[in-house]
Amino acid sequence: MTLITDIRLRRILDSRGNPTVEADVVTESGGFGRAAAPSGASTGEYEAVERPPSEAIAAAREHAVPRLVGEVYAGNQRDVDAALHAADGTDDFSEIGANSAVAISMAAAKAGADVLGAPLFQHLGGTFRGNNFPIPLGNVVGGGEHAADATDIQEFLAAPVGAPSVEDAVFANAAVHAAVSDLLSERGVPCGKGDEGAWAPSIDDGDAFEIVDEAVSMVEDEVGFEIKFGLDVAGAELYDADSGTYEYSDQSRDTDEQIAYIADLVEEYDLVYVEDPLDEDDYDAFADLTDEVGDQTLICGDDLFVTNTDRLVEGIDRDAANSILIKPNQIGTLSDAFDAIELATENGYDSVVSHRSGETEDATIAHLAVATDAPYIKTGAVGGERTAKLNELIRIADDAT
Ligand SMILES: C=C(OP(=O)(O)O)C(=O)O
Ligand SMILES: [Mg+2]
Repeated sequence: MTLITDIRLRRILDSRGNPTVEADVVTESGGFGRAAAPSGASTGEYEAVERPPSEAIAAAREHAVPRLVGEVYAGNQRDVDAALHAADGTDDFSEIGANSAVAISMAAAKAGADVLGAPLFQHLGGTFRGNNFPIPLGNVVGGGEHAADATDIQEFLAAPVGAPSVEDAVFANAAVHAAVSDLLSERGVPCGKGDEGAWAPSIDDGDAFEIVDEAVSMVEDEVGFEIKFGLDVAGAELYDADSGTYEYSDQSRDTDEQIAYIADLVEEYDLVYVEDPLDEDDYDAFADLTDEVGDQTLICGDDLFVTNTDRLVEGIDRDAANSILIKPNQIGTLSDAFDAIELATENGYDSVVSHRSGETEDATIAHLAVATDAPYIKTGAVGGERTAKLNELIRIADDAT
């Protein structure tokens, strides 16, 4: 019944106005799934390869579609994803493109769920998944590769850790985003938004810490539950391999200074989450920082792990972190993303399911986070391509998908 009978691929727009790949998967009994690939700007060096969409589509039509249509059942996600790997034939999806692969993988999952008449999270997670919902990490101030002339640290993320429900958490993050805007206006700082909808003011990181800290406290008082905040430092983007230093607008820090700086920030602002505080090749420095503050906060590997189990195994062996960012397009299929989450969970690592800076209305990651009982999801605070996921989380919690 879930035999795949048709796959259509097309170029659509992403949130940056760039083309990306959308896939439709149709099954024998009329099941239908549609999904689109997101796209990063501060991409990790070891991510699966995103090809220009026209090339990725042509290659997938030639190599992947014939191996799937009439051959594979959409309900058998492992078979779908194995066929994508076989069609590609490389280690990094450089033949059909991770963008084609992930769009087809996610669309097939949706078609499989459609045939069953089940919501996607239930198809992926099964009926015996836990009852938890992920806490959304909401990007409220940002810079780095996501906005010109803004903060050095890429993302300041509100974390409503005490929210009694997904809905309360989502609205709290939007309220922090609004409070940041008020505080910036009070200071006479004009500003637009970065790629993920976070405010992108031309202020230094010290001012951003003050403003986010105050905004979080204001909203905490209003809503009556605990809200903390965290960071995506995107350390690899700051790191200069030639000099071995992290280059901030106002100063350079060597690796030991960077570790001390981040550890101080964790203390001073009681940060609950720190993503990519160090360069993507520096497992040792990650391990030193995790040793220092890993009992107080999540040290999360994004560019470090790129959702790749080989890199995660190395991180686990070296105690490099205590959590992993999960971006399905970094690795190319849902099965690979599931493997990374499973390995993380087995080893006491938390998984944080994440959007990309270039996004579409696709809400698959909301279902993935719920299906796998991920404790956190990072998917922005405002903006249509971000609220697509946040609102889907609210619907999932309301049993309305
Ligand atoms: C979401 C992120 O940005 P991008 O998609 O640009 O890698 C990130 O670095 O976590
Ligand atoms: Mg990141």
